[in-house]
Amino acid sequence: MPAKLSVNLNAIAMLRNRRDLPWPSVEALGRIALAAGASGLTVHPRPDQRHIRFSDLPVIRNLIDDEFPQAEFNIEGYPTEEFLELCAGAAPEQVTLVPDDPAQATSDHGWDFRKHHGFLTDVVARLKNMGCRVSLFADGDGDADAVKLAKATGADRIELYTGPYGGCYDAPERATPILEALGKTADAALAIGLAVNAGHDLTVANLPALVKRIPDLAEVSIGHGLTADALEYGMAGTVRRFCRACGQVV
Ligand SMILES: CC(=O)[C@@H](O)[C@H](O)COP(=O)(O)O
Ligand SMILES: NCC(=O)COP(=O)(O)O
Repeated sequence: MPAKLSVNLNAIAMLRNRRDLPWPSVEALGRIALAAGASGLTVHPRPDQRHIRFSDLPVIRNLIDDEFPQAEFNIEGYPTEEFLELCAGAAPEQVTLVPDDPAQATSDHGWDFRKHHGFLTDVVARLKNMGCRVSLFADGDGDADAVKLAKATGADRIELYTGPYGGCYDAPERATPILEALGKTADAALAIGLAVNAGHDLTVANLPALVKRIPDLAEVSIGHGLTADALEYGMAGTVRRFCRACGQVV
């Protein structure tokens, strides 16, 4: 089965937060994404709410429940008590635990499964008691022992951190060994019954090789590159709408 696409709304929320105005609306863009065929919506709320606001969560939950009941809500983040309360309130189908620091600009590494094994085991159990599938953000470095430790936490999936792969956009030859390490990590996970997601800096250009190397990839979550594409490919039509609003005949 092809990988499912979960659209990450963080970039839309960040653009909205530039002004005290309600657009671009994460609800409206989420609706467009799901109506166009996305399987779910992802958000990564951070403690300072610089992207997704905590108040966005019930709005997205209701959008899915009311209009797209087949879709999934995926909430990502570092599991503070505040984050776990947000998950309890929004009842996401999937929670992806990410080891990021509040000061980090964006996620840039997976969990150290040796160091944080006890902590993760406890948090995974709490989330599974809430009825959520749990995925753990993981480096795609081919470390099969780390993957076994991830499985031992009770998690259902790992999400491969694909930032280094996405960073090869201008030097495709550098992507080959990185892709192979991601593939080896996925093989190790799938062999022990851990499903595999992937995300970070995925694009239309780099996705085909990834899904070819990992044909059983369950889901990709994509925000930054997808939002950039939406702007680039939607810009011409939008400029025409504004020209018409100016009274021009276009
Ligand atoms: C875990 C991950 O890679 C994404 O959630 C990423 O952190 C998106 O968040 P930002 O777009 O806010 O950086
Ligand atoms: N889970 C990863 C994710 O949502 C990726 O976000 P982005 O790097 O595509 O913005």
